[in-house]
Amino acid sequence: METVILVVVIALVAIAAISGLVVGSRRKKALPRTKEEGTGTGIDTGTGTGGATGTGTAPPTEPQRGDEAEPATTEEARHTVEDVVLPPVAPPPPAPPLETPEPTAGRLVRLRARLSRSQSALGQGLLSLLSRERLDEETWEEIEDTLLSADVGVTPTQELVERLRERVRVLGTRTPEELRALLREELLAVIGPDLDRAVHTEGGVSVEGEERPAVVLVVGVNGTGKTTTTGKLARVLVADGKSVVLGAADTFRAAAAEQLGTWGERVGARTVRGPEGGDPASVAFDAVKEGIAEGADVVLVDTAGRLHTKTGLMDELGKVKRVVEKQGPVNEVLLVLDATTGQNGLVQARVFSEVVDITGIALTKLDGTAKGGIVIAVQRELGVPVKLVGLGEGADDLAPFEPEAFVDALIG
Ligand SMILES: Nc1nc2c(ncn2[C@@H]2O[C@H](COP(=O)(O)OP(=O)(O)OP(=O)(O)O)[C@@H](O)[C@H]2O)c(=O)[nH]1
Repeated sequence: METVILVVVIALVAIAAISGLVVGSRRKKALPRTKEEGTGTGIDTGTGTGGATGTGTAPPTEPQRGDEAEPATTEEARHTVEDVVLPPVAPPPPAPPLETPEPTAGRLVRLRARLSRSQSALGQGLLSLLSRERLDEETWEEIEDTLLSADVGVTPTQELVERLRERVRVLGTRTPEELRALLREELLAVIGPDLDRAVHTEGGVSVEGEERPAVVLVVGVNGTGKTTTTGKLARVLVADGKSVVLGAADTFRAAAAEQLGTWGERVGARTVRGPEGGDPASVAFDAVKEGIAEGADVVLVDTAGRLHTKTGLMDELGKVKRVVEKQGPVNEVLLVLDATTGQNGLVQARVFSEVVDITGIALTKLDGTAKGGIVIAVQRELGVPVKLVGLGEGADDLAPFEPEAFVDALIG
């Protein structure tokens, strides 16, 4: 009997334990289910806020400690690829309209007012000194100082003063008109009215016998205005009816390629670029190749602006030229110099001329200096002519250098 009672007790305890476990687990499962009922999909209506009662109208309850987290996504909420409607792809922005650069003839005359700082310091200063009643030794010294401080350079200054002294002596009495004419003639003579100032843009035939464009290398120190001048020169050439390809061989400064690309786009010239830090010689080579393929008239290659003290980098400039020459000669090597840097510009000119044969000078920022005499000094230093002058930051502020217009602007 005792055994029977014991078995019954054990059976009752076991039933009680099992039913307790089942109720507990049901309670736990009930929480998420209640929330799910309240939220529905949570997407379709946007009104079901997840009330605990499941009516969809009760305010949301704060989750309590111990609550189980809701599953992140219910089956119903999941979207399929077919469900997702993609917004229409925006069309690319229209290419900016091509610009028509100003004609190049007479640009220097148009821009002569920009030389006003040089004018008062050099031309007007000399005229007023020469107009003095007595031209004594002291006055001649002042004339010499005026020329030197306008960066004309020592030797050209001495020559100029010598010539002026001689002619004033022969002339005897001088009227202001005579003096002006005399000064104009002598300044012109020292600038060299007969030098070949054309930027050479006549193509030829490549080593494979194909028509090839003229190649112009643009070299110079950082910040002189090299990239800007390359872009402006593209406009000069386009204005003169030439087709142009640009080579962004300044691979050291990513922004330089961007900058050049923008200049090119404005006049419809393609820009060949390379990877940042890539080999400048290979970009230059590709640009010439592209120029040949396109049948372009001119390829302008903008090179990296290197500090001339870094021998290795300067050697690289020599390499750019040699690599380009595999496809034919380089027609022009333009050295860009900043007119405001004076003697420093002359030092740069000397170093660059040792690495590549400079054939022309582009003198920038003449609008920002009282030292117009740098035109004379730099020509003497290199024995090559100034071919272009920069007279402002505007797109068409690069002018072919015309000695007569320049001297007229100087002496007013
Ligand atoms: N006032 C004036 N500013 C100029 C002239 N030419 C260029 N500049 C300005 O000079 C600055 C430097 O020009 P960049 O073309 O970037 O110089 P860069 O030599 O290519 O320099 P890197 O690309 O660093 O080698 C720019 O702000 C130009 O607008 C000019 O004739 N007159």
